Amino acid sequence: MRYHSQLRPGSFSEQTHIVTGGGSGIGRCIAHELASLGARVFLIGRKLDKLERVAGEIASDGGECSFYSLDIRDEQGVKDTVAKIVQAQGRIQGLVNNAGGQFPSALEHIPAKGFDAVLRSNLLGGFLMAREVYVQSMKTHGGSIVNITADNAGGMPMMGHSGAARAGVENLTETAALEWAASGVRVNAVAPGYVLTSGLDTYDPEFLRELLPGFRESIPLYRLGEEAEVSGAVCFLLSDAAGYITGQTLRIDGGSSLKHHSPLWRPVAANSVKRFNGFHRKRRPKVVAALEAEGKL
Ligand SMILES: CCCCCCC/C=C/C(=O)SCCNC(=O)CCNC(=O)[C@H](O)C(C)(C)COP(=O)(O)OP(=O)(O)OC[C@H]1O[C@@H](n2cnc3c(N)ncnc32)[C@H](O)[C@@H]1OP(=O)(O)O
Ligand SMILES: NC(=O)C1=CN([C@@H]2O[C@H](COP(=O)(O)OP(=O)(O)OC[C@H]3O[C@@H](n4cnc5c(N)ncnc54)[C@H](OP(=O)(O)O)[C@@H]3O)[C@@H](O)[C@H]2O)C=CC1
Repeated sequence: MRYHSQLRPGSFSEQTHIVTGGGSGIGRCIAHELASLGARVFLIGRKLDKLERVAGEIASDGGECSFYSLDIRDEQGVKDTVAKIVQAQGRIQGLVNNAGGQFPSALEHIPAKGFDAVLRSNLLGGFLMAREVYVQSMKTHGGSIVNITADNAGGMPMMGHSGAARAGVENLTETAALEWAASGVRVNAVAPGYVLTSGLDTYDPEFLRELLPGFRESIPLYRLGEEAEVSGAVCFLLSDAAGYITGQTLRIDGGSSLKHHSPLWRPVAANSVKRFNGFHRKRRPKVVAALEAEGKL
C-alpha cells in the first residue's frame, strides 16, 4: 500500500514550479512553502525589488528561487519567459496563477480602461501563462496548474470587474481540465475569502475599517484567513496527493460561501460543536484520553 497524503520536505524535489505574483502576500507564502518542500521556484511579477526580496528570503532558508519581471498581460513576454524557464530546467511541473488584483469600485464608476485592466490581469494573464506552460512543457510531460480565484466569482459589490474575471477563471479551469487531462495535466482553482495580506494595503484604509468587522461577522468560522491556509491547499493540489482531482475549485473562506450560512446560526453552531466534541471524547482510545488529560494532546 502506498500512502502519499502528507507533504513533506522533498515532496517536490527535482521539480520546477512557477508562482505568479510571488513577490508578496499569498504568492510569497506559496513560494516559501513550495521551496521548503524541495521545489525550484520561479517567481513572476512586475516589481523587481519585491521578487528579489522574496528570492533572497528563500535562498537564506536554503531553498532555490529565481525570478523574472513580467506583466502577465504581455503575450510575447509570457512566451519568452516560459521558454527561458523550460530551456534552463527542461520542464515545468507546476504553475500557480496567483497574480491579480483590482481597485474596489461600484459598477457605475468603473471606466472601460479600468475594467479592461482588471480583466486582463485576472483572466487573460492567467490564461496566457497556462497556455504557454501547457504548450511548451506540460503537453509533453504532464503537470499541475492551480489558479487563484476569489470568493467574489459569485458576485460582490464593489468588485464587479474582478468578480467577472474570477468567474471566467473558474470556467477556464474546468475547460482546461477537460482538454488537458489526456496529457496528464490537472487544473484546479483555489478561491480564498478574506485573507490578511499586504495586498489589502492597496485599498483605502477607511473603507476597510468600515467593512472588515462586518465581513468577520459573516464568516461561520468567525475570522479572516491566513496566507498559509491558502498555500497549504495550493501545495496539496499541485502534488501527487491530489492526483485524482481536476477541474475543481476549492473554497477557502471559513464557510462563508455555504448556501445556508447566516450569523444567526452562530450560537447554534457553537453549541453543536461542543456537543460533537463531547460525543467524540467519550469514544476516544484510552491512550488518547489519557494524553489529553495530561495536556499532551
Ligand atoms: C469590497 C471588498 C474589499 C475587500 C476585498 C477582499 C478580497 C480581495 C482581496 C484581494 O484581491 S487582495 C489583492 C490586492 N492587491 C491588489 O488588488 C493589487 C492592486 N491592483 C493592481 O495592481 C491591479 O492589477 C490593477 C488595479 C488592475 C492595476 O493595473 P494597471 O497597472 O494596469 O493599472 P493602471 O494602469 O494603474 O490603471 C488602468 C486603469 O484602471 C483604472 N484604475 C486603476 N486603479 C484605480 C483606482 N485605484 N481607482 C480607480 N480606477 C483605477 C483607471 O481607469 C486606470 O486608467 P487611468 O485612469 O490611469 O488612465
Ligand atoms: N487577500 C485576499 O483577501 C484575497 C486575494 N485574492 C487573490 O489572491 C491573489 C494574491 O493576492 P494577495 O496576496 O492578497 O495580494 P498582493 O497584492 O500582495 O499580490 C498580488 C500580486 O500579483 C502581482 N501582480 C498583479 N498584477 C500583475 C500583473 N499584471 N503581472 C504580473 N504580476 C502581477 C503583484 O506583483 P507586482 O505588483 O510586482 O506586479 C503582487 O505581487 C490575487 O490574485 C488576489 O486578487 C483572492 C481572494 C481574497
